[in-house]
Amino acid sequence: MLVVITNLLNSNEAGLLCEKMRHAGYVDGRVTAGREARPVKRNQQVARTDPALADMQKLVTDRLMSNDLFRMAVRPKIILPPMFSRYESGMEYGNHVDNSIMRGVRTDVSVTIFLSDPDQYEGGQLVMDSPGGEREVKLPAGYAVTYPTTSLHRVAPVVSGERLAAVTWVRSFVRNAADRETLFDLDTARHRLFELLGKTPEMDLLAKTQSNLLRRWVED
Ligand SMILES: O=C(O)CCC(=O)C(=O)O
Ligand SMILES: [Fe+2]
Repeated sequence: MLVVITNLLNSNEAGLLCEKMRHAGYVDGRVTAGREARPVKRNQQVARTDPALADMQKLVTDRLMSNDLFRMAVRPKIILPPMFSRYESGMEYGNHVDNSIMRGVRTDVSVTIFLSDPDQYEGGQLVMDSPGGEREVKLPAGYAVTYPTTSLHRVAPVVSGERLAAVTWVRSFVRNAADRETLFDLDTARHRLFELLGKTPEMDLLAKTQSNLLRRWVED
């Protein structure tokens, strides 16, 4: 399941992060890539030593943690410190899977937060591999997309302009993507039904079922 979160950051916040990235120091993205991803990774990342990095990471993590849709879709237990990446013209990140363990944390869900406006660059789509074919994602500044870390994906070459994005990984309370999707669907249906019907005995049964499924699948 791929979930788009509209306006995770407002335009001021996305603009502020872009501004900070314009003045940041960078390292070659290959330093954080796994062995097989390294040869296909051609981007740059804000250096860990950059004095602005901690505040940038905090803003993104705070907005994720307080976003209801993100919490419902991802069930986050740990959000890893976001990385801020820059793709200039000609840069790309070929097909890869993200590392399954990062900093000792199992990664269940990957997140891209788009920081540049789409009209600032050509190309640079996030392309997800799926049995039904490829799916391209390119979103307005401040929007995010979440997808299972189990999937193959790539960033298409940037043809012109500059693509700025934040990326991070999440350890979820629910390891299995299909189980997360079931809980998300139930949650969504319950919220809509509650608006229509209010609290009824049937709604109570649905709430009980959801809560017990979560208890069955959760890893705390
Ligand atoms: O920038 C993106 O949209 C995703 C980048 C990516 O796949 C990664 O950093 O592992
Ligand atoms: Fe990736």
